[in-house]
Amino acid sequence: MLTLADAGFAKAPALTPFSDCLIPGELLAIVGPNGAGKSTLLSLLSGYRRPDEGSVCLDGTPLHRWDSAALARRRALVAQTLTLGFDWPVRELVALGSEASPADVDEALDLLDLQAFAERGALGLSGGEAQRVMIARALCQLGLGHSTEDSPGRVLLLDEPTSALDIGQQQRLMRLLRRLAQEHRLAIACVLHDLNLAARYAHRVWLLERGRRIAAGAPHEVLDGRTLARVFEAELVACRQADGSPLVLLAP
Ligand SMILES: Nc1ncnc2c1ncn2[C@@H]1O[C@H](COP(=O)(O)OP(=O)(O)OP(=O)(O)O)[C@@H](O)[C@H]1O
Repeated sequence: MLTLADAGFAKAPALTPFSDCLIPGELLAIVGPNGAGKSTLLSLLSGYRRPDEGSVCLDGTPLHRWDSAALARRRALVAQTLTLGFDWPVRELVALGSEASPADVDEALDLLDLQAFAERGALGLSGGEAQRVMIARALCQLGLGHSTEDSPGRVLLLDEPTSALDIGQQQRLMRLLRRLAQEHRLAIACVLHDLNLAARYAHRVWLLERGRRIAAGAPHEVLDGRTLARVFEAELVACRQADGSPLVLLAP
């Protein structure tokens, strides 16, 4: 379990300390306006930045005390900026830096609908294809193919993973993340700009504003039309879908 205890940053980019945890089996959406601190929060949750207040612990051990190879098997980050680097074949790029077998790579390629691109050079991919490659790589890093009921919980952090995806791919990815969370006891935290994706697929939502987490809870509790209109400085039409989940639309 990944736990924040009064964790935050006093120095820029600042994040007001708070306490909570990422729960195995849960898909958490992190939402908020541009500059609210969502990527900053992911840098805290991933251990790429060490909090200057409080602590962030995985199974009770602060992230900075973990051996980096051991930590890489337990948590993976898909960053907002795609770092494909050289023109690696997709298959090699997906396996890069992990102990994945060819079967593991095939499974990750299947999950992300990438088999047709397996032998292609990564630099020729479209934006959406490249985004899916980076997600497949993170799944290989976590070795999901080898997880058993006794495997320790793993953490997957994604920064705007749907930003380059068409709506069909968005739906497949969000359904996949929910399924992987439940089947592998994976704790997933996902920064999303699309509030309706958060409403539809997340178990829980954190709302950030100006470096502070201002709300946390189930989508119908957090994605309240009035709050969102104020925080995003947008005119919205907020309603409910048949299943009770919020639907947020822009006013004309
Ligand atoms: N190294 C830095 N020094 C000072 N301020 C920074 C630094 N890095 C980021 N910031 C600022 O901190 C704030 C939070 O940045 P962050 O990238 O976390 O926002 P975000 O919520 O992910 O935004 P977006 O939705 O635009 O991706 C922004 O105002 C950003 O300009």
